[in-house]
Amino acid sequence: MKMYIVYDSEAGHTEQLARSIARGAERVEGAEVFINHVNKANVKDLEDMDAIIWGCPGHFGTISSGLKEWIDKLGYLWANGKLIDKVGAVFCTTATIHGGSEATLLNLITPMLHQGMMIVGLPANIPENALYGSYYGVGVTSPVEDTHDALSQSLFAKGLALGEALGARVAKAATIYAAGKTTQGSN
Ligand SMILES: Cc1cc2nc3c(=O)[nH]c(=O)nc-3n(C[C@H](O)[C@H](O)[C@H](O)COP(=O)(O)O)c2cc1C
Repeated sequence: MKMYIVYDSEAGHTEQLARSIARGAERVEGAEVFINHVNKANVKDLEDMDAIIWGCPGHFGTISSGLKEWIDKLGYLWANGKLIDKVGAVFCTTATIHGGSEATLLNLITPMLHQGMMIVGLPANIPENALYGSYYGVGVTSPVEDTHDALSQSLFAKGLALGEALGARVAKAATIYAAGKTTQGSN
């Protein structure tokens, strides 16, 4: 099972979340995880993947321009149906708790649906998710480093735990789906 994680990040919070997703995915047997900043990620690599997870800082409730510009390069893959049935999931960070994280997650999911991808979220039986998380992916409030605010630090730590849970869940789902495709002989 091959997974590609693509992230946009200026100050490193979204990168930390992306890396937590990679850690979770790598715990699943047989998972091969590729992770890249959007400036280095090549859209041509997506065709070979079983799972694709992308994320960014929330910019006014939607996708950052850096990631959106990259997503807009997926036209050839869309036109040729190359991402149909890939397993997908999304993540983001925002500066404040009600700063538009779920709006950003939904906006990140939309282009995946247009590509024909199968979206995986996070259920409520994951302990951190029941009280803090989201069903749409992982949306995390960035910690306020300069004040060392204990609440925001602990929420960010919970967010990284959710990132690991999302990575593992997507890796398991994609592994099961890939095995089913092999058995049924479809592609
Ligand atoms: C143009 C711009 C718009 C932003 N809009 C919001 C916003 O609407 N709500 C919010 O909570 N944070 C907003 N932020 C803050 C970032 O989402 C937040 O600091 C994020 O965690 C940065 O991620 P990074 O450390 O990976 O760069 C905005 C930042 C920028 C640069």
